[in-house]
Amino acid sequence: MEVRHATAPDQVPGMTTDRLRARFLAEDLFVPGEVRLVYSHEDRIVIGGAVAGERPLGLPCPDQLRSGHFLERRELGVVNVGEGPGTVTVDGEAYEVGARECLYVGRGAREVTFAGGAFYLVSTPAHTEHPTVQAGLADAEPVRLGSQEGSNDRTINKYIHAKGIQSCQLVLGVTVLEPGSMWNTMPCHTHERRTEVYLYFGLPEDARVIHLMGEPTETRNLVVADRQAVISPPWSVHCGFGTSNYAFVWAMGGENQAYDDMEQVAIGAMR
Ligand SMILES: O=C[C@H](O)[C@@H](O)CC(=O)C(=O)O
Ligand SMILES: [Zn+2]
Repeated sequence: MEVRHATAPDQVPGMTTDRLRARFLAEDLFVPGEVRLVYSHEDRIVIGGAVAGERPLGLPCPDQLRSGHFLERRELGVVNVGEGPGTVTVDGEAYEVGARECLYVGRGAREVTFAGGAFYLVSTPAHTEHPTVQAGLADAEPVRLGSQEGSNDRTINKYIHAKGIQSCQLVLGVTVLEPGSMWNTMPCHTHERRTEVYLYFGLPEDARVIHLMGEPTETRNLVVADRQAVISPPWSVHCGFGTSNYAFVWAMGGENQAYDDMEQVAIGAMR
């Protein structure tokens, strides 16, 4: 498991593109036959990818966690970012998870395995157990936002949140942009209380998302390909525009689960 330290905003000016990418972008989470994990000290979020080959893959317990099994003190959100269904087995119980669908795995589960699909993983520390719950797009209270004229006609599907699947701190959903819509999260925002990670998927191979990050008056961009993730510390904006439409998994961990308490940033206030 790769470990990344937290970043203070005053470190960003002066960073080269390579350093920015090494800190904030996870480029290679999805490698067939492997479970890849990145541990971020930003709210101790672990992100990962699991793409099984012929044989199922087990969720490992990396040494850095110093625990008996991965979910001993953690909870886990799983989203299938592949095109076909896959199976997640939790302590012997098999869940068939379709494309863009979600599985929440509560603290305490001992054995988690992945077969088929392309599973994106997000885990946060957890103080208690919540039941393992599966959800499809129909369960996700879709919120349609934006407009075609604004090139940001999109649907926000909330899976794990205060009024949805219960968790200790994890909040997670999938936003899907309509064809011809390229902008996510505009106007953008920060939320000082939570770290957020975006995993872009469903982007054609020759397309990219130009992701904006940084303090609102000191923005930088990352050029992001399909199935790459961007870690946004609490002080950073997180928004982007694609050269094609796409979908993304957004996931947060931190102080609270109040989805709507973000600080909106007007575009005129950004630099
Ligand atoms: O804090 C909330 C997150 O940034 C996302 O839910 C925003 C998003 O999906 C969008 O506007 O397209
Ligand atoms: Zn956000």
